Amino acid sequence: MTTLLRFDGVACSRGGRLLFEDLSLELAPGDALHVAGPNGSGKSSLLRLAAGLLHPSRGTVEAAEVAIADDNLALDPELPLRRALSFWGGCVVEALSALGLHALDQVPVRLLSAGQAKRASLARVAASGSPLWLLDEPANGLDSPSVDLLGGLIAKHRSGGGAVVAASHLALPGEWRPLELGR
Ligand SMILES: Nc1ncnc2c1ncn2[C@@H]1O[C@H](COP(=O)(O)OP(=O)(O)OP(=O)(O)O)[C@@H](O)[C@H]1O
Repeated sequence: MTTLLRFDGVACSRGGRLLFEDLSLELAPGDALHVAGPNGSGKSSLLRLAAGLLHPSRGTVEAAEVAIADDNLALDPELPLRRALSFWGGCVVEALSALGLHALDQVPVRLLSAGQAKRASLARVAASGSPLWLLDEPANGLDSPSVDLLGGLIAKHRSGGGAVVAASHLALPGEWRPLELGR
């Protein structure tokens, strides 16, 4: 069995403050980890460690190819949505459809509503083909049908051998292994 993410004895410090330490975890294909905890406990930092955007102050992180959806939309605001997503490549049309965005594919990214922009960032991740998805507050701003779309998308990714780490204060659709930071 391939491991898609492994933290071994990881400590994370930011701005001189220790957020967490001795964190070990492993995600295999099909796994999903829901990271919860108070504001500032290090949920987004954990995602950045997994993405290789941040280095642990102790321990080791090993990860498969990742795609991350966080505060940074990473789509050109001036381009129509489909073209903006195409910059990153992958199965753009399928991802637009999976997130109910096909009717908006010619709308400039800057005109999307908050919930539509959240779905666009999820479409970028879905199109990527990366086995490990890192999702920061993926359900924030989504209406109930969009949460259902998110649940279906994640279930399909997991059944296809992918894994997901999501940081969220909200309940997430489907079955997740919980990890509580800040305790
Ligand atoms: N670039 C940075 N430099 C220094 N400290 C930072 C930086 N980014 C974040 N921090 C600090 O790291 C701590 C953890 O931040 P992080 O965003 O990981 O928390 P979080 O659990 O995701 O919070 P929230 O629930 O508010 O989203 C916070 O105290 C924050 O101020």
